[in-house]
Amino acid sequence: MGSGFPIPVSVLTGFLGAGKTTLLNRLLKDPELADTAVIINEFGEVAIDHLLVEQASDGIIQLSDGCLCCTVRGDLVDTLADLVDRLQTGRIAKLARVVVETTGLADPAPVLQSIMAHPALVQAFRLDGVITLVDAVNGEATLDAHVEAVKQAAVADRIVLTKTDLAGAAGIKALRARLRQLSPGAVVLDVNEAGTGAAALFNCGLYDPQTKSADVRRWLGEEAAHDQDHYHDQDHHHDQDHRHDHRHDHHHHDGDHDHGHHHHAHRHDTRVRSHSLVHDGPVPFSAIEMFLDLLRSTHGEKLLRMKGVIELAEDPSRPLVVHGVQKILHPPARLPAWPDGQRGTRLVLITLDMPEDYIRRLFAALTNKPSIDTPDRAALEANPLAIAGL
Ligand SMILES: Nc1nc2c(ncn2[C@@H]2O[C@H](COP(=O)(O)OP(=O)(O)OP(=O)(O)O)[C@@H](O)[C@H]2O)c(=O)[nH]1
Repeated sequence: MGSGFPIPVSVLTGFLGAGKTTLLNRLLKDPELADTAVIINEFGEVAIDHLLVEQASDGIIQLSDGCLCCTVRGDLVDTLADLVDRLQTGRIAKLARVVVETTGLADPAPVLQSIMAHPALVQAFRLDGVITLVDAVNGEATLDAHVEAVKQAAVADRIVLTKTDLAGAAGIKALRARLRQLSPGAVVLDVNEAGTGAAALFNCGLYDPQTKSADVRRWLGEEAAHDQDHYHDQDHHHDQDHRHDHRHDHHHHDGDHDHGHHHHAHRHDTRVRSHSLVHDGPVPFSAIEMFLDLLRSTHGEKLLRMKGVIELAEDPSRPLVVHGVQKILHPPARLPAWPDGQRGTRLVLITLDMPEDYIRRLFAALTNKPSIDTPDRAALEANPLAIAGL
């Protein structure tokens, strides 16, 4: 695969009517988005979104109607494979970036997975980031009613508030606070303020040559994740619930749906948590591999997003960057040096209904800090089922 690969792919998502097409139209006029292919999917009988996107060129690829995350999932893969073919045979001169606009109802994780799990595509493309639009007027109600909207926000690298011109300041403030909790690592922007151009929305990846100096803490959302679960080796024997705000009082409920009456108690986002795992000192690759394998195989569908920087025992001066969506792990990348000078293993997991105790015990065991009643790494390697919760 020649130079120019892997090509960054950004996923633009947001609930129905959130303003995806409007933003895309504006972005396509930005010179930074030259040589960008936009893949738009449609839900409904008549494909109209491509008519609304004003730039009529080869860059716009229309998928047949249907939901990208399910019925047309194969088509996304075909479309991306076709782009590579066109590039390699010279039918496209240059392809700097791909933007996939999902339908408003899509759960973005399968879309991301279809790119990241494909053996050939993963060589040609890399996930740059997820941009999620949230309507400032309807956002709260949408998050209450639709778990897809919660997932869209939880996996975001950038959240763009739209229709802030129509919403009150107090409502916007409350929505921002909620989004920050759902997605501690995401940068929240306002579409009606300056600074929502292509430069702010793209190049979210840590291993893009231009952004290698990016702040790792910000990329991991680590500071914000401190507000939630933060497991620093074993220093966390105090009561977990102390560190959570009032919403988490309800998070053990088992209802999948908002039943309307006890509105607050059944918010979908009470089920979404972010966990920050920190270990000082190098970790052997086999331990990290086992941690990620066990997490993904046992609770993959509950693991919405995972990002991390790892200090490997085998090569501590070059951080290993890991990046995953549900069961899919992007091929790990190595950075030439520690971007912020601070070594150590830092992982951030965003989960939906995942048992927190399991994560904490597994991480402690594999970083060789087993707690009482928890096996150590050797025992776990001999018997991965040794930790309850599998
Ligand atoms: N006032 C206001 N209207 C907006 C803003 N952003 C989008 N809209 C309007 O909201 C409506 C829906 O916008 P679209 O861009 O079509 O939304 P979408 O997310 O692509 O919609 P779907 O494709 O149905 O999911 C349009 O009438 C837009 O003009 C905004 O920031 N302010």
